[in-house]
Amino acid sequence: MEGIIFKALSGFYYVDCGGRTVTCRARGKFRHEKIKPLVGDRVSVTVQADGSGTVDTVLPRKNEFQRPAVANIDLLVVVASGAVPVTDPFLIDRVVAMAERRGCESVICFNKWDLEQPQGLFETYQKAGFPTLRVSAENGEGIDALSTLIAEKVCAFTGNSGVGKSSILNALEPGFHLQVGDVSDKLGRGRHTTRHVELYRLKNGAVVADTPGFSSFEEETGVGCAPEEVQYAFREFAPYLDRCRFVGCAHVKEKGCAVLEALAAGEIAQSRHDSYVRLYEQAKEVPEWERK
Ligand SMILES: Nc1nc2c(ncn2[C@@H]2O[C@H](COP(=O)(O)OP(=O)(O)OP(=O)(O)O)[C@@H](O)[C@H]2O)c(=O)[nH]1
Ligand SMILES: [Zn+2]
Repeated sequence: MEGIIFKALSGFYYVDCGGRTVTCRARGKFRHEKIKPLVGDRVSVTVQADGSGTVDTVLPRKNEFQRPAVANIDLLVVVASGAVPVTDPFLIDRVVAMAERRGCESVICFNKWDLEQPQGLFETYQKAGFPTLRVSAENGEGIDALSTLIAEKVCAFTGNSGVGKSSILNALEPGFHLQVGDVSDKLGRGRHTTRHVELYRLKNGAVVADTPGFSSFEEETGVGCAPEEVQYAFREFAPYLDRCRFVGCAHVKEKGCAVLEALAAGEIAQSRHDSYVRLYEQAKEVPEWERK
């Protein structure tokens, strides 16, 4: 049977096989081969007569995140807000860059649209080529559109604390937060103090990760790649990258740089380029052996 690991706890893997949960141990060979099955992994399992199972193989991963440890995310739902707590665009750009490097699509949701309308930033992400939504968990604006975007996908929600992630999940599926709260209470730990990740299936077929690590993404630094790779994490730079005068152009202050020309022409947003420069400088500080 094939399924997805929804939860991993104390050596047990809870595998969702089309709606039925099988509690599994992993085969010893994983330890020998230094493979650690992750939440989100697609696996094949054997079910014994007593209903317990073993994870036999981990199918190839589409992508993999470290903090939190989760695999095969189809869509990163980046929640931002123009109202308190106002989201720093750099945080959006950093987490989106991490997703881009891993082949994971991002959708940007400007929540609390009922309170503040950061129209300029909205247009920045729309123009850069991301699905971008105006959302209010309060009055329901954009919730149906988000529901359609995430249906049948494995999604992770991220955004600074208080931006409204739980509220949006609740608006998507009333009762969701209660469910999450229950689980954390059983563990005796606060929802955001634990590193454990769990997947939940919503009624529209979306599978969402309640990801404490992503919600505190301000702790992280850089995107974990070589400086010259950061440019590829900014999708709207792509048309200009081979038009710079010099090979190996850093697009920071070089003469004849096509990216800087696009910036001056308003084709690339200032805040996006600022984030690029900051991530590029950060990447230079990371020693090669620490890159992922
Ligand atoms: N007016 C308004 N308030 C909102 C909206 N979304 C969330 N809020 C309020 O913002 C506060 C924080 O919302 P949460 O859903 O707890 O935010 P969160 O991102 O899950 O926060 P953490 O759990 O700390 O990561 C709550 O008081 C919500 O009622 C919205 O669209 N409009
Ligand atoms: Zn350049």
